[in-house]
Amino acid sequence: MLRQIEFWEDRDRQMGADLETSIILGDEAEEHAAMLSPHVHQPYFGSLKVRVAGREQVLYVGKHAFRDVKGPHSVVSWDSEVGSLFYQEALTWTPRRGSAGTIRRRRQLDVAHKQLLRVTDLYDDEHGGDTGGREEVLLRRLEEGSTAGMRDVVETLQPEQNEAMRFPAGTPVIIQGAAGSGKTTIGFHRLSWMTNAERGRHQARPEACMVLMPNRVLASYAARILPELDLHSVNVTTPEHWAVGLLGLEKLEVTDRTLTLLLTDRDNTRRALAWRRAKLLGDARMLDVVRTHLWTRFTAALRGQGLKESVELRGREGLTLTLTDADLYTILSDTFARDPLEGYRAGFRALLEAEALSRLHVPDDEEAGVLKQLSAPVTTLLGRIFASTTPVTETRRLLASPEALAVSGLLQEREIQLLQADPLGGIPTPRRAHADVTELPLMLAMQAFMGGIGRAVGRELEVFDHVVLDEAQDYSPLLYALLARATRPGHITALGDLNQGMHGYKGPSSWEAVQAQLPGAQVLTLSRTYRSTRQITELGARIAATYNRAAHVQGVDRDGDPIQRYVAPAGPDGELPLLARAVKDAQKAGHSNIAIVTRRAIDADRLAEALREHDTDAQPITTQEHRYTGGLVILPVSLAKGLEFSAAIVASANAETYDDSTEYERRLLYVSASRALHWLGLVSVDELHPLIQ
Ligand SMILES: Nc1ncnc2c1ncn2[C@@H]1O[C@H](COP(=O)(O)OP(=O)(O)OP(=O)(O)O)[C@@H](O)[C@H]1O
Repeated sequence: MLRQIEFWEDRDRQMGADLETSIILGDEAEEHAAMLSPHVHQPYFGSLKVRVAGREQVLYVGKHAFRDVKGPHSVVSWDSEVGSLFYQEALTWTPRRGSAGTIRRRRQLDVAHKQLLRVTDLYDDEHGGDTGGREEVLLRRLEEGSTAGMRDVVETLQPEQNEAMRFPAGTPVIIQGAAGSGKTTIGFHRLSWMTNAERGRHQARPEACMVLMPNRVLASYAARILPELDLHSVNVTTPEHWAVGLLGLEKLEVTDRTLTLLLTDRDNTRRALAWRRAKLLGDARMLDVVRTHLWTRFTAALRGQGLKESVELRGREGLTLTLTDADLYTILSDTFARDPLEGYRAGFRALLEAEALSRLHVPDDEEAGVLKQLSAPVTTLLGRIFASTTPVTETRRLLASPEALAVSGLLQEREIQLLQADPLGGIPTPRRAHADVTELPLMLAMQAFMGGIGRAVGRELEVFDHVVLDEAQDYSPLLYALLARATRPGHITALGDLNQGMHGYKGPSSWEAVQAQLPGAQVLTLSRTYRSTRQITELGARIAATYNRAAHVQGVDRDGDPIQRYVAPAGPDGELPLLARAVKDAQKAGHSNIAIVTRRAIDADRLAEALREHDTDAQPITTQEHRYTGGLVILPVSLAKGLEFSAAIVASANAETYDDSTEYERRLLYVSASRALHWLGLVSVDELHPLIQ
């Protein structure tokens, strides 16, 4: 590898026929060298002894493919077809070309700093087949401490994860798995696999991919995995951020007033109403409700409009373009039938221009000139038909009008009434311009038809090559329909756990509802969990069993420290001394990435300040702008979801803070108690929550 890198870096040896070619060749070679360099210290992590056509050979598997043109050495990459043999259980394969092969031995090679440190056989047909080595290697890896970002699992990918990751490209997949089963991790690996040239016409370009995550703290934590997987320039963001960006309203504040109501209002009728209304707003039928509404509006605006313009063309006199409102109606119908990605306004313009050129028999070389002459009057006409409104205003207008909601015939009378209801009236709204998260998909639908939806490339819109959705149980069917529109067919990977849904009012009721929006989508299940020790996993299962019958999942049986409980009668400093002691204990146990998890952001801010008096400096992460960079932090459970730490301490782990009679609160307690890999502390004055005593 070093020899190859030296060769690439030597500009004198990258000579082309002329100076320009030489510079291009030199730059390309330098890029290859830069890609390979990080892998010199650990060129491979596994080997396969295979038998093909009576001949035995050893293949090395690494994170980056390498072929030594001058020698016998080569490394196949983990995400290639051949690389897959390392992770599977199967022992034979039949390639597309060539003869069938058999695996004789799978071997894990721990290499660091160019040194071979350990050899573990995973399978060896000369010594009885399966050795149990895969589990051994996995346990060693899981015992490592957490880091400040999500890590790749290329070396220890498990067979069922490998299968989900490599599910045939071009098929949408929904990966269902319990907390800690590696869904998010596998989603990123699938994205990386998708960018491999072996995927052929399904290959994805990283810069044309997007990952949506529930909040920005988690997005930046997860994005740290990108360079490890050679995924540069993938856009990792949140659905809200993506949506307001598309609407062109970056300053718009996104609220979730349904959640506030569900948590604070004791009136069950109102709660049920808010829930049902939110569900209906995210119903996939709303896509056609919006579409027919716009059809009605545009056709009404078009009545009586027309275009009459004289046009100058070389060698032709007195030319006039005349389009009546009947012509415009036909063009609008064609636009709706074509349903263009860039939206109806741009689509209408394109069809109108094509019609004008064809009616006037404009020669190719004069097309640009004619379109320029027509540009201003066409823009004025478009303004009259389309521009009197914005997606946000138009959405609110639609929701406020029973007549408009009835036009499509898709909604029943009681559903139209439900949309007119205002169960959230009592929940305060911010002073700034705002939109509720439950209305956002509808606004996006309006945007999709009016101005288009997709990936902005300069002033054009393109579809995404591939989109990954984390916490996919929190996306409404309508949002799925819109994402499918914005992405190449078959190129959505959704990762979620219906049992972990915190926001059922905005999510799908079942994966079937999602499959209905993603034609051909397959649901794959990850059955094992990897994150935590047996002690922590068992505690989590006890909480989850109170709201979820499927809570019993199979964890990797990894023994760890007993759970630490810190309880004392209320003193003048409340739980502060207990928290400080828990932090010291976690540090004494050898952990440095430690989180104190609170119920609310305001508790985290208050405790961070007060803990300084107790010689404990925990960095607060209380807004989406904060970033986790390792060390001791204090954060609310809403921002802790998806993150993990070597040690975690649950503050105020009692029934006063996490109301035992509310399922949502028990779900939050579960999230708090399941953030630690190795060490968990539970803190409360007086008494711990009954579920974790
Ligand atoms: N094959 C594996 N080898 C080593 N570690 C793994 C493997 N699979 C998952 N893990 C580890 O398990 C932990 C959980 O993974 P991840 O966060 O992707 O799970 P998840 O299913 O998305 O969890 P959640 O639903 O809680 O967000 C991570 O620390 C990850 O590195």
